[in-house]
Amino acid sequence: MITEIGVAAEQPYQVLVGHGLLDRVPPLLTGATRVAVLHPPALIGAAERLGKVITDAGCEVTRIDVGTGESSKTVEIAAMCWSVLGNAGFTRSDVIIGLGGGATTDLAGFVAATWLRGVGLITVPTTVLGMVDAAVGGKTGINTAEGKNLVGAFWEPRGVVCDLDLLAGLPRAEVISGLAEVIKCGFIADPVILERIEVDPAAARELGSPVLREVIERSIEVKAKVVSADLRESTSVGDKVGRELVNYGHTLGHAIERREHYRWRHGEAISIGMVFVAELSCRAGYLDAKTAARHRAVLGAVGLPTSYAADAYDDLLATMAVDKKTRGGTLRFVILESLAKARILAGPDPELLREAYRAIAS
Ligand SMILES: NC(=O)c1ccc[n+]([C@@H]2O[C@H](COP(=O)([O-])OP(=O)(O)OC[C@H]3O[C@@H](n4cnc5c(N)ncnc54)[C@H](O)[C@@H]3O)[C@@H](O)[C@H]2O)c1
Ligand SMILES: O=C(O)C(=O)C[C@@H](O)[C@H](O)[C@H](O)COP(=O)(O)O
Ligand SMILES: [Zn+2]
Repeated sequence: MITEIGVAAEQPYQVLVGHGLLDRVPPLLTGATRVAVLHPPALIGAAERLGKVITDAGCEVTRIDVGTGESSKTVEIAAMCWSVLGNAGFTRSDVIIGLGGGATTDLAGFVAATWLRGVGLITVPTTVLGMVDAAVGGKTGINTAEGKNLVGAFWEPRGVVCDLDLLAGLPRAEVISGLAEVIKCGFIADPVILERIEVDPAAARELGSPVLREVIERSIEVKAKVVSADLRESTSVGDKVGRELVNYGHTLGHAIERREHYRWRHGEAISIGMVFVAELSCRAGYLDAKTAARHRAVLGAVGLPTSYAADAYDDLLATMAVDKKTRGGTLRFVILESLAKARILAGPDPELLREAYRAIAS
């Protein structure tokens, strides 16, 4: 069974979810002569299989090994890709495919957005996190020394192909990391996700389980709806929240990733960021204590971290100042008023922030 979820932003496209979907890639290559497949070394086998499907469809394939994880989201790796594309004669009708986790699809999207000022992009996510979040929605980017995703562009894919067979071999810790973004979707928009995970957290971590497939699809629905309404993250006004909704937990989360030199998994950092912002929502008088506690419980139940070093606060606060939601000197957080009801909290009292941090400090 193939599930199709539509994204209706500037260039409508489909997210496909199912098994054995690599042959759904060639129909998305209309007009292309050359195709570059960017992938991490761990996915060489899948990249070769995809390459053959594309060659059989009549295109010339260039595989580019972009390295592993966050180390690929750098200007040096992007420049290496530009150089390969230039030498291979990539033109405006050619296509770039990101095959891998979120780090790979973020980089591939950025290379597609910048090469010749924009060429076709297809994302083929191979992690839970990539399927539910990174590969969908056209946010592309790389990191700089100053922080996470500080350089990038909005560049929509022609299609997103989530072949569940590609998850085979994904380490357990990566599945758990992806569940952080899944649980995020539960709190911000679809509480059924939380219920499914709370009933059987072990099943949610199990590759191939119906529960995991259901929460993956529900999360994609959430992301698709949010980005369809606000592709360019430009509709938040006052306390009203647009695409920034899916940034829930990321203000502190990204600061933790930077402090850990990007050696932590994204979902692990975002898990702590969500517990922090739930505590902030509560202390600011918006969220009830029970829903804040539910964050710690459900994230902990799947094996995600929920606390962080007590002495790190000042350092994290300095990094949060360059978060993309910050305006001038005013920090802005996506907070919850209740389940599936979010708002922006701008310029919270510094003491409130510190108190919320104390509640997660270990
Ligand atoms: N653009 C967005 O909207 C968006 C959304 C969420 C996250 N992100 C970004 O995504 C990144 C995190 O993505 P991620 O968690 O997928 O991490 P990742 O891309 O670093 O992949 C995690 C690890 O798993 C390996 N891997 C990937 N697929 C595999 C498979 N099928 N089998 C075995 N190993 C495999 C990778 O090589 C890597 O070592 C972060 O950079 C984050 O900022 C972007
Ligand atoms: O798609 C979005 O918008 C998100 O914020 C999704 C996040 O899960 C994702 O980690 C994103 O890369 C963060 O974006 P940033 O703008 O805070 O760098
Ligand atoms: Zn994220």
